[in-house]
Amino acid sequence: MWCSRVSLRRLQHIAVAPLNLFRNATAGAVQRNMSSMSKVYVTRQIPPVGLKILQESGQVQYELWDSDDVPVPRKELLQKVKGVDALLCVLTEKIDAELLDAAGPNLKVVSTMSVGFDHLSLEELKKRGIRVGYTPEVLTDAVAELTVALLLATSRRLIEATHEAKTGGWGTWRTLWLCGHELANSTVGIFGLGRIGVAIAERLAPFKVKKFIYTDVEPRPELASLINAEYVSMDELAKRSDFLAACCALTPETKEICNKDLFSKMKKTSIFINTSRGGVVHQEDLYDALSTGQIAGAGLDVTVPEPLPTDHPLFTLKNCVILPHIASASYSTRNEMSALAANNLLLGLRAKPMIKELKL
Ligand SMILES: O=C(O)[C@H](O)CO
Repeated sequence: MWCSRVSLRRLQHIAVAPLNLFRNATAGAVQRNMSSMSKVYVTRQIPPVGLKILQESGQVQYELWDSDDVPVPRKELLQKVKGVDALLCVLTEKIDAELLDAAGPNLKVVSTMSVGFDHLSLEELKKRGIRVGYTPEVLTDAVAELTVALLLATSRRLIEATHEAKTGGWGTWRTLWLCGHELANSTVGIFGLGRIGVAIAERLAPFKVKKFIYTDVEPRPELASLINAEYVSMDELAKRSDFLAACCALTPETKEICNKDLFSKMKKTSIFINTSRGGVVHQEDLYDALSTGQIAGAGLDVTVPEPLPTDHPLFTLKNCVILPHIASASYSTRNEMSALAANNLLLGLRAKPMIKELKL
């Protein structure tokens, strides 16, 4: 476990060790060794396994934003990145022209502990010849599992049901009370078919789903054949899906693509699920679709902004289940993401191919 108070305290100790050694070193040899090391800034407490990899590499000295509760303030980040050779970040940091300018010409590698990369200005990184590592695949199982959990919680109204049970709403057994929609005999639509979409479909298939359909910029026959999914247009996806899961990356093309136009074509009994990025949804349109009964329910693990303010209208809807961006939050997955981000960074600094590198 890496998130207990005890282990966090230990983590803080481990995390600052290299810099303290650097600052306190009196022996010339140590000074020389440390000064030949690459400088790395880590923008968040990450699971210790990643920090250990950095530490034991003997290749880098790193400084860490020593908190898990708040992201590093932008001003501090712009200061801290000055002169670094590499940056290990998470999805809360915007890596844009301003930040890259602040970092300066030493910056060779940005390694993000995420599969999503919409927080990175890829054009700016490419222009400067900076290599980018990310963490796909290691989180596929965790994200797919959470998506299924969210889908079921939404379609079978689990959150409403526990609330009713706890607060006295549970009267006699009633014939239509808290009825939801079931997966058996349903059509599941996947918007953006990649590894995660396939993994979701594989987990849903045993629930006796009748048909998987998907849309994407183009057909993906190899992936589709794994789940026997049919390629359809966006329109058809909206019209035919009983459950529609957004699994696409957030790009300029997908920004707010799940909007009034899409929701208005969906069935009144359909359930919309988003575990990709909040930005792919037009939230006001979603609110309207949910509050007017245009669609039956929505399960969101991602929103704009994050955190979603507690007085946001979506929180007032019983048919909207909102989670705080936890799709990849299993201990094993977050540890693997941390290790992969650290290894990508070290390989990048050695000018070797990273384990998972974005092609810019
Ligand atoms: O992009 C990612 O990695 C997820 O959204 C968080 O793990």
